[in-house]
Amino acid sequence: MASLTPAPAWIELLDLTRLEAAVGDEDAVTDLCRRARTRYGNVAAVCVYPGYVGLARDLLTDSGIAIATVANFPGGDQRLEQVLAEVGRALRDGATEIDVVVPYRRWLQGDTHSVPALLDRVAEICAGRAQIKAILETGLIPSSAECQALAWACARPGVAFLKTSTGKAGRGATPEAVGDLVRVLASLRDAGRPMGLKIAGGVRTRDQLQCYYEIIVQTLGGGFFQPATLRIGASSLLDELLAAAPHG
Ligand SMILES: O=C[C@H](O)COP(=O)(O)O
Repeated sequence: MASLTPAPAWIELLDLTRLEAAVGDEDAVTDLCRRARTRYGNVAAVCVYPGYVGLARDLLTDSGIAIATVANFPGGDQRLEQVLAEVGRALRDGATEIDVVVPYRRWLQGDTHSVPALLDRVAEICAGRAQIKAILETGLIPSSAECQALAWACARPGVAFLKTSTGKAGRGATPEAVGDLVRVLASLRDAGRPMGLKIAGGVRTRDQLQCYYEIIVQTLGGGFFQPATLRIGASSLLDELLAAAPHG
């Protein structure tokens, strides 16, 4: 069995997340940004609601920590123009990563056009400015076949990561969903179209990380464990990682 990479190695893959209140949460976001710089190095990104992007940008200037925000969140059913306006504002405020929920409900109803249409328009305005993570909300996708088909639909030019979940749907990331996305990512890599993976939603323990580690390393190899290709989105994992890290 492959062994878990040390806790500090996970910290650099972490999208440290605070998605509780869309307004009035400045103190908590300030605290999040403080915690983003740890004694073992910085997390990969903080992930906050659009209204806090400017605050996070100011607090993390020159840190190398990416500023991620969410769009079409969490339901994935906003009008396209509304999503584009929201993304445009976030970019102007300093977002460097956009986690956008794809219209998975419409897709499940047979509308295969909306997912690529949204991602292509978001990619247009993010080009050269921000990375895109496409959120599939895998916990609400009924079958493995549909999960993989949706992942293929999300594999658009300009989309850097497939992301499992919003963390708001009751069911977040699962080993089954991660396995589905990893299979698609392996096929994409073999076709010369490499993309990254973000596992998010309910990731709270090192046991979960161990499980995901084994799924990923078998298919995508150890080289996948770097912030350019793998992120863990979590609001309640950093303390466990810090507690498990060697002191000194
Ligand atoms: O994007 C990340 C998720 O919203 C985090 O979910 P969580 O609060 O269950 O860790």
